[in-house]
Amino acid sequence: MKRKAKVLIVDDNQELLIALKILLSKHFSKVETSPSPERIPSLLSKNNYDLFILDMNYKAGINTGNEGLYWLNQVLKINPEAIVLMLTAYSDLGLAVKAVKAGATDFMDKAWSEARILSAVFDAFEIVQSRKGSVKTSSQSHQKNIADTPKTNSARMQGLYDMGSKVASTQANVLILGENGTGKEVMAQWIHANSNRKSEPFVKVDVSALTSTLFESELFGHKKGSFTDAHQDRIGRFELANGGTLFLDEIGNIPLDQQSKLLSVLQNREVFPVGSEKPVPVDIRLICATNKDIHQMVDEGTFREDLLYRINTIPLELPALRDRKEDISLLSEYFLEKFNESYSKDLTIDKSAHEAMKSYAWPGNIRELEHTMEKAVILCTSEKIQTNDLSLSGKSQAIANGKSVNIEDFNLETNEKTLITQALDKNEYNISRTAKTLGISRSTLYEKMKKYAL
Ligand SMILES: Nc1ncnc2c1ncn2[C@@H]1O[C@H](COP(=O)(O)OP(=O)(O)OP(=O)(O)O)[C@@H](O)[C@H]1O
Repeated sequence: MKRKAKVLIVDDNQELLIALKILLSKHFSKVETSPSPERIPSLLSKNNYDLFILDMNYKAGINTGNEGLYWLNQVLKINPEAIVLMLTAYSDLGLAVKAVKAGATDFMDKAWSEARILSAVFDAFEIVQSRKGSVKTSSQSHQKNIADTPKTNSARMQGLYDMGSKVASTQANVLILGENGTGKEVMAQWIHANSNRKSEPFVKVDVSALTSTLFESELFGHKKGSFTDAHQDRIGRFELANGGTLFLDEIGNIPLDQQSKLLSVLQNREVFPVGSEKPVPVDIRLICATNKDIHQMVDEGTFREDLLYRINTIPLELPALRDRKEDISLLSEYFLEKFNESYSKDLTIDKSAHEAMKSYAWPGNIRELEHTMEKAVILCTSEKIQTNDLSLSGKSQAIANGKSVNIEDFNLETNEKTLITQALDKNEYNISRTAKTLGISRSTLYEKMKKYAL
């Protein structure tokens, strides 16, 4: 189902404009484009847009980004609450940060893959929804009823759902642990949907994606004029989640100085927007998630014990998919139904394909299973999905502990490209997380992505 939102894309590159329109029209009810920013004021006077995507540079040969910042400012002048995503090029990272400080919600690199662009736009759409008071995230939208307990054949999962439903009605902070793609966010949404805060916003923040300069402004908000580019007041995510649930994803990835800032807010239940001395009280239910061994991090001194103590009232540890094999067929049938509907097909899964899925290690967990099923539904030419359609053999066959991969080709460059592609996939094209997974810096990752045209 398409998300109900009106999107305006402004870019002088016609090809990009068309490509973005085609991509976003599949997911949003109304997508309009304009090749010239000069039309922005008149378009805004006639339409209520939910989301804006603005280019940083308009005149050929001029790449200062000033036009982009100028037009961002114009949009925010007309609608200070506008959700604006800026389109940048590889070299424009500094400029992108400037735009976010000036009030843009986020930025997207023109070289990004479709999946990554969509992920950024969906995140921005969540903010639109939360401001409207009803957050429906991308993952919620394809669940029939998020408040229903998901079906499971796994006793371990059933135990977690039982625990989750007891916790939902309380104010207790919850920490969800588990590998990437095990369903931590889905669990957080489910707890919210079963709580008495369900009609208030559910706001998700990927804290690992915030640079140290953006951390406070993004979470606590800022006052106009508090730093050079703060042209407007900005509401932080804590305030946005007021009355509802704040979901802090990747909590294990934030540096110690940010951990201290977070701890102080959680202790005092109030935030100070950057540039303001007036505290803003916040009433939130906090759910945090991480794929890290957070207890080991405490032992190693990289995660504050007092912060863990505060966020960890109820810990829920989600098993890897390979440790809940009972659910592999159930979930694959669920995804089959979903993608049969999306692609107007009526496929079934062959018994041997079910068996192959049960013996595969699923290093990317439920997310990998979901992508595998989508690909199979698209590519399958017969009535039944066979093992071959799943292309499991071509993937790195992680063994049971999920740590070792089979390598047949020892060419360094080929493998580097494959590893980066897989890491990007696993981290849903989140640059900070992918760089951390690979053990390299963000800039090195950008260089390598450029080199391999990823
Ligand atoms: N019980 C479930 N039923 C159907 N789909 C699910 C279920 N759990 C997870 N998924 C799907 O699997 C994908 C990954 O789930 P989710 O984003 O919640 O995982 P995660 O652990 O938060 O991942 P990450 O650590 O990478 O952020 C999503 O597309 C989600 O919709």
